[in-house]
Amino acid sequence: MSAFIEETKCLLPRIAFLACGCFSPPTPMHLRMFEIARDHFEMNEMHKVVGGIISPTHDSYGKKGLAPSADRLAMVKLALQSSTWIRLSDWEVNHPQWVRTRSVLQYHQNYMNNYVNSPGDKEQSGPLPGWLPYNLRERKDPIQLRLLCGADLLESFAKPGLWADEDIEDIVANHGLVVITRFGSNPERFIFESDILTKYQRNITLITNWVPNEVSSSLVRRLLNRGQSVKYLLDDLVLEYIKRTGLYNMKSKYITDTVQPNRLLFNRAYMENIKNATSLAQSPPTDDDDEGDEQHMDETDSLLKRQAPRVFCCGEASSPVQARATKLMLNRSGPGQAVQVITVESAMGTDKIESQAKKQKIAQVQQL
Ligand SMILES: Nc1ncnc2c1ncn2[C@@H]1O[C@H](COP(=O)(O)OP(=O)(O)OP(=O)(O)O)[C@@H](O)[C@H]1O
Ligand SMILES: NC(=O)c1ccc[n+]([C@@H]2O[C@H](COP(=O)(O)O)[C@@H](O)[C@H]2O)c1
Repeated sequence: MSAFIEETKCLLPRIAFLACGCFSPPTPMHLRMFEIARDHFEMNEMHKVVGGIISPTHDSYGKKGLAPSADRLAMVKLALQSSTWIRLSDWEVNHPQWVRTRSVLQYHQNYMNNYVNSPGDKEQSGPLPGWLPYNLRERKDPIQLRLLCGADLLESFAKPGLWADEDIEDIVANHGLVVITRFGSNPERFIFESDILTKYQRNITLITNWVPNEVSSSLVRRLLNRGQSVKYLLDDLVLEYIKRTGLYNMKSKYITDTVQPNRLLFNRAYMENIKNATSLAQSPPTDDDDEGDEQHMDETDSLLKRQAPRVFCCGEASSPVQARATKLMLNRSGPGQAVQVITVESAMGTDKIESQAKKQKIAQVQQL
């Protein structure tokens, strides 16, 4: 019986999903969309899902909050480390300019068609792209590439001047749409109100997300920018990447404007110094303090683990001017008696750090 089910599955038409978007940064919901869609098609035994592709948009799309594509690619790669079937395509970002979604779908569809129909590896020139799903050649039937999106993207079809009607028609007629519900959207009504979408309704699959999560990239950016925690809203690796690079103007109680995160060595001795400086300004601890400390420890601990040889070493000067301005301070802080280098800029900035810490403290208290 199970052999029969397996055989039937093998006969189901094959589909793959492509999600376009900014992914600035990628959130767990971007990846959940793929899982929800795959379950829908496979559990209803309608299709065999062969792969998922994430295609971040080009830098020149220019949307507010769009991090450089190199960072977005790196973050998506990190987020995808736990997935066995969703892959990243860098074709769109490496294009000379912004590409319309219709062309993105066409490119990936054509590539898969040619690949499946070519007789063997020798026909392929150069290495295969990383986004190409595995084992496509085990069958010869075509793969339908569908656009996977949240209901808000579907509703953006109505924004004047954003999508050309012929593009929308091409996408729904020749590829098909898989739409995941999202709070605040009414995709059924939206389809009803659009003649094109109603015409091709059979090519649109609406899937209710029964476990909605309204996390979005813009929300995450806002929290980061305010110095608030986004832990558990992002993959830990993605969060660590953002902390290291200082993307999205990330603020932290312990990382001030005078010392940019990407210039820091995450050195325990350094952190101790900053902590001492801020503790000068501290009033009796509040619950909020605990949260701040936890955040701080997350950051240093994980980085310290991964940068073990750097734990008890000196800080680095990022420019000759800074090098001249460095001041050595001996700081006994455990095994190896770390030598902490503090730039004059940051040493002189202690008052500033103190007053910033005070201001933050006041702001926190006012928020209570
Ligand atoms: N929470 C969510 N639920 C359902 N779909 C989502 C969710 N978050 C993002 N998506 C979908 O993921 C795709 C890529 O989204 P994109 O990165 O452009 O949007 P976003 O996370 O909503 O970002 P922003 O907040 O910057 O607009 C889109 O199809 C979007 O609808
Ligand atoms: N005409 C088009 O093909 C068109 C228009 C707007 C957005 N998009 C794409 O939709 C995705 C999501 O964009 P937003 O985050 O602006 O909703 C991006 O990948 C973008 O390139 C395509």
